[in-house]
Amino acid sequence: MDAFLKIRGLKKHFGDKHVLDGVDLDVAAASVTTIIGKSGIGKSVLLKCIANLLRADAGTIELEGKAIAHSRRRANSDGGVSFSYMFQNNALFDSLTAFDNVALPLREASRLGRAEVKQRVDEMLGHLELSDSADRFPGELSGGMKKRVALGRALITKPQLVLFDEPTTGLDPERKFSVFEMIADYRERFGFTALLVSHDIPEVFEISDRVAWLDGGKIQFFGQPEDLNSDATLALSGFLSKANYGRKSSASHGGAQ
Ligand SMILES: Nc1ncnc2c1ncn2[C@@H]1O[C@H](COP(=O)(O)OP(=O)(O)OP(=O)(O)O)[C@@H](O)[C@H]1O
Repeated sequence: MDAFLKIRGLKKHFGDKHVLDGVDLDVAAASVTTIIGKSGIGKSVLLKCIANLLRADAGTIELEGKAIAHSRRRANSDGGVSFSYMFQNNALFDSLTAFDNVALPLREASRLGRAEVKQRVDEMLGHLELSDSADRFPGELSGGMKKRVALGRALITKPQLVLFDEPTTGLDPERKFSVFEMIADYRERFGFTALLVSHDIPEVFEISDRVAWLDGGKIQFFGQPEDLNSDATLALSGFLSKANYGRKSSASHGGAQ
C-alpha cells in the first residue's frame, strides 16, 4: 500500500549550505513518526517544506498520492489532505486570548456556528487543563501553558496530518508526559497521522511507531524505536549515546538507560 506521506529526493539549501540533500521518507496513515537528529541538522526545515512554508529546491512531497501543493491547511476543505503545523515557538497571537487562539482555525474554516465553536474550544481547553485560563492572553501564560494552547490550536480542526515541531521543549517532565499522552490519545480518537520533531529521547519513543534519523541531509535510519539499538550504525549510536539513550558498553538489551 502507498504511504500516506511520501517524500522523494527532497533538497533544500541556504547559500552554500545543503541542509536537505535527498531526503526520502514514507509515513504510514495514522502512524506517529518522529524525526530525530542533531541541533541545526535540518529537522524544522524538513517540516516546513512539508507544510509548504518553505519551497524545496528539488524532490517531491505527496500526501495520499497528490503533490503537497494540492493539500489544504484546514479541515473540511473540498479536496486534498487537511493538515496543521505546531510551531516550535508556538506562534500564538499576542492580542488574542487563549480561547481565541484555539478558536481561530475553526473560525477560519467557518462552517461552524458560534455555539459549536464555543463548545469545541471549551472541550479542548478542558482536555488541556486550560479552562481557567481561557480569557488570558499569551503574555499572561506560563511557557507550558502557551505550548498547550498551541497544541489545542493544532488539533482543534481535527486535521488528517499534524506536524509537531518540538511540542514538549521547555516543559517540565509531568507536562511533557501529558502532551505526549494527549498526542497519542488524539491520534487514537481521530486517527490523524503525526510527524514530530523532538529532542525528548527516549520519552518520545513511547508514542512513536517509527523513528527517522536525519543526518548529513538524508534520513540515515528509519525503523521502529526498538530497532534503534540493534540496527544503529556507529554514527547513530554516537548520537543516541549523547542523547543518553541506547546500549552502553556491554548492556545486552536496548532501551532507555
Ligand atoms: N530561512 C532560513 N534561511 C537561512 N538558513 C536557514 C533558514 N532556515 C533554516 N536555516 C538553516 O538551516 C539549518 C537547519 O535548521 P533547522 O532549524 O531545520 O535545524 P533543526 O534540526 O530543526 O535544529 P534544532 O533541533 O536546533 O531546532 C540551520 O543551519 C539553519 O541556520
